[in-house]
Amino acid sequence: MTKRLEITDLVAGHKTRRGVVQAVAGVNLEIAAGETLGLVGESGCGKSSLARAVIGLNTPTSGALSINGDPMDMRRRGNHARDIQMVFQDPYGSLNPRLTVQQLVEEPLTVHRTRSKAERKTFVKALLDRVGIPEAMHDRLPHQLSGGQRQRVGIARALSLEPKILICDEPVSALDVSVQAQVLNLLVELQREQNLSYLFISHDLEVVRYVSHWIAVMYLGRIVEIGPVEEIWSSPLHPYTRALMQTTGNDAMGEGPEVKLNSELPSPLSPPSGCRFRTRCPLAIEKCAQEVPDLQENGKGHQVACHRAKEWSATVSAAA
Ligand SMILES: Nc1ncnc2c1ncn2[C@@H]1O[C@H](COP(=O)(O)OP(=O)(O)OP(=O)(O)O)[C@@H](O)[C@H]1O
Repeated sequence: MTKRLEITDLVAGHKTRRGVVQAVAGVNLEIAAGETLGLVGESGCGKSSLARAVIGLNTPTSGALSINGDPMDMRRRGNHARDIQMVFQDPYGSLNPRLTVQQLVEEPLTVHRTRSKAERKTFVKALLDRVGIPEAMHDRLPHQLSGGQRQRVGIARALSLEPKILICDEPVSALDVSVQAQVLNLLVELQREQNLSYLFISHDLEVVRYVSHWIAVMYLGRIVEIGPVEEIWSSPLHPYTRALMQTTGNDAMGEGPEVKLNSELPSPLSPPSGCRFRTRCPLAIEKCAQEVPDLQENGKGHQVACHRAKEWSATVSAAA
């Protein structure tokens, strides 16, 4: 079946004085229509760099993107520029402080010359109403709104061009815990109503589990494990995924190696040879330094890139 979004061999970096940081080192991902792929990993593992390359804020070094099977021009973006939009972590920093709520949501429509002026006003009103911003607030400036309201405006702005895909980069982590669930529920409802696909980035595994159909685990620019959400939750196979889950107190995962993250993430300027996780992995063997492990299918769409995963995968799956 054709996927809504396909990311193929994506490489993206940042030029620094010390060299090029290869933050995304050959990533393949796909997302179906109406589904969410949750992307997790420690700070600095490349999640935002991947998001920015997909949305076009950074030009990737190489790789391909396609939407509904139609390849996208990575530089000019062409017909698909409107199809992918982004919801940012900090709605205050990402909203122009001098524009009113109405203007903020209308601006992308004006730039893209979409609809007549009267139609734009009606459309924006309905959209703001849908995301829970009452009409009395449409003339307010961002600083006159609460964090949750600002994020609702950010979501309305992202949806104003009727995209097919939303990239949500830590969309609730700047919000109070009490408001987080409301914004997450809004995103889930909007997805159902509009058959949207989400790439949902968060360091919070519980949040990712709540909204996602699939989870991908990223480590130092590479995807090390991917699968259906409950499959990953109950049978995480990569030692890095197990380490992340141990920190959240996931007691659903099956028996398997205990891995603790005691050391720092290595610099992406000089990543370890072979498996990039090997310098922090208590299970590493010689092969891990010599050969890059490919993602291997483990059944039910669950894939893992670890030379040793097969040794304990039966135990983990049986116990789960
Ligand atoms: N603009 C930049 N210039 C130079 N290096 C950068 C830039 N942005 C990110 N990096 C580096 O790229 C690597 C990946 O960072 P990135 O922000 O993509 O990770 P992340 O997983 O999203 O982390 P976080 O959750 O902290 O944002 C890190 O080593 C980071 O220092």
